[in-house]
Amino acid sequence: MLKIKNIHANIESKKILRGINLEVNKGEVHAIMGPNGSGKSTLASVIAGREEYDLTKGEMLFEGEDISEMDAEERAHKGIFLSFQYPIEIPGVSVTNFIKTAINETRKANGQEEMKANQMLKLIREKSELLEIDRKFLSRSLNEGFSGGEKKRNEIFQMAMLEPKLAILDETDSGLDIDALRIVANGVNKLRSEDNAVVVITHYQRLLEYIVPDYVHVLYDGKIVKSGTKDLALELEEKGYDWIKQEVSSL
Ligand SMILES: Nc1ncnc2c1ncn2[C@@H]1O[C@H](COP(=O)(O)OP(=O)(O)OP(=O)(O)O)[C@@H](O)[C@H]1O
Repeated sequence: MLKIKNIHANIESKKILRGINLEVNKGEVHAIMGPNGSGKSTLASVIAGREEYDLTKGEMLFEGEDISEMDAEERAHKGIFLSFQYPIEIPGVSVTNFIKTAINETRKANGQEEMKANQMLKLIREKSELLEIDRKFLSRSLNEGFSGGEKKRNEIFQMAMLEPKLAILDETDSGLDIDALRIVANGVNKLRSEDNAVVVITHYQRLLEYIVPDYVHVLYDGKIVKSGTKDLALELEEKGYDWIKQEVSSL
């Protein structure tokens, strides 16, 4: 589904990504971990096509198509979803209206008709129940005065509604209390299928107890320096990152 070959990326001419290779297939869950500032969010943003980042080298294919020149909206329409670490507020636009527009824009871009109102309502009801989201919450202005946990839950709601092919969840665990973490993780698990893939960026093994990854990658200084199974996340939780930094510096 996603094939990244040797990508290098800068922000304001500062080199952040220094040769990333990553292949994500349908049905897989990949976790990306790594110390603060190692480039995890940058990688997510570069895949999603946020324009602040300059891709200076490398190749990025999504379902066999080169996406490196596409803008973020086009990539979203192709089925790439990025949850934001710091979601934006849109006063006056409700959670429901925002998602309705997003769904219909995506359908339009893919040559489909707008979703019928009753079908949309059914979908909203189904997904909000799945994620245990209160009706009142759906009529609130997007992100305005949302608590950290509410913002995260809203993002997962957006993901559930849009049913992307590739979902990139950035620090989905930050700000969630234990119950919300479980609900969000269950929601992600229920949405997992043979046809989609998930990339989760997280600092803690805790989230990976709920969303069990097929692969765990460690990003350090703009490169993936180690990959493994979920056991690697356990090892990191126990030992921290120093041993990895030492391994890298002795190469
Ligand atoms: N807009 C920006 N302007 C300048 N530097 C930036 C910008 N965005 C990111 N950086 C820098 O790029 C580096 C990588 O940041 P990034 O957010 O990708 O790391 P991260 O691994 O996600 O970190 P964390 O775990 O702290 O969220 C950091 O040194 C950061 O300061």
